Amino acid sequence: MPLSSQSRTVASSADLPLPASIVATSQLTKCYGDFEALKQCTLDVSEGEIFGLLGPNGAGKTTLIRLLLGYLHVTSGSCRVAGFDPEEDSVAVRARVAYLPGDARLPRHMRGRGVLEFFSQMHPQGNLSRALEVAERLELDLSRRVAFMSTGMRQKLALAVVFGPRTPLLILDEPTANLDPTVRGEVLKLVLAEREAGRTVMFSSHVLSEIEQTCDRVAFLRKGELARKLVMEDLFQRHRLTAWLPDTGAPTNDTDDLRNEVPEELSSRIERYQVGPSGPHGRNVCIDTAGDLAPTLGWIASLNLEHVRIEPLGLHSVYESVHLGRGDQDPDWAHAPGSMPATPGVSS
Ligand SMILES: Nc1ncnc2c1ncn2[C@@H]1O[C@H](COP(=O)(O)OP(=O)(O)OP(=O)(O)O)[C@@H](O)[C@H]1O
Repeated sequence: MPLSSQSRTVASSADLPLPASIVATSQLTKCYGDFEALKQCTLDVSEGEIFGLLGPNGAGKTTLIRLLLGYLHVTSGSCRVAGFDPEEDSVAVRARVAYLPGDARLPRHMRGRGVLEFFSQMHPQGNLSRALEVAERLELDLSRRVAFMSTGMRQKLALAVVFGPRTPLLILDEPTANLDPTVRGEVLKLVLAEREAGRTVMFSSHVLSEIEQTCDRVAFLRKGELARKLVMEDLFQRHRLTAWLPDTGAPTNDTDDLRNEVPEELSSRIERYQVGPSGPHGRNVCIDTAGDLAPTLGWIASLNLEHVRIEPLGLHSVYESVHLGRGDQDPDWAHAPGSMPATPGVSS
């Protein structure tokens, strides 16, 4: 179960007023020379949500984050953070944002505690006792000089710096990089606690399970383009069934798309129904479902499948489809296409 579901009841969106956007970009574009690192990116992050940024190396995640903080000059388009233009009102934006860069650099000559004191005084919303609390929770030895800390210890210190100020927005660029699994879990709990306290968190990560466990919504970037937006609640309602269809004695080398054979009342719930070529055990079957599984089970039982396996269609399959360039058609999520699994039980 996702960590987020353990700690929060998700209300029906129809019951709630639409939350205001704390981050909004419109056609945001950044060129380095003649290279377009971010292309016409339009997205919004609502107050109080955890928003994930995903994408392969060089996709433009850090560029987007640095534009939001006013560290980079916008080439075209616009962005607003807490209602402010980051380039024109960079001081106002930075007072409202705590930012963990992917390559956080801390003063090497200082001891851990000194670093926390320094940054608590620097930030208008600095809070030393909170920073010390986070450092203790991450079991960081604050008596050590930064120069003599390991990479993971420096990352913990940077996290304590960032979780100190009570800003409305936290932007974390790969917050769990270089951390061991136990500490990663603690950091995810800290992120979830921020949302519980009403703050908004935007973070990038290459670890899909972390995004699945924490985020409310996700944006996928690929080659500078916003390739897909995804509501995690929708993802958790999607499943993939794989199975064998016993050989009917009619060998085939083709994969058949049998969506037309899905009963009409289930057509909105079955997104894919494919039967692969004949193999030693028969033909392999792949069915992707959306929404509650219960209404589809009777029909699935009627197909006389063998070795049936049903698994949640995780973020990994969506990530792969976007990565392979199949996410362009409908950036506002809907489908999670994947390739036909080679064998039942192996999802793409
Ligand atoms: N200062 C710069 N000058 C020229 N090109 C740059 C500069 N900064 C980034 N780029 C390029 O812009 C693209 C996007 O880089 P960015 O750092 O935003 O990617 P990213 O998604 O954060 O990648 P990663 O996951 O590896 O951190 C890359 O091709 C990168 O080489």
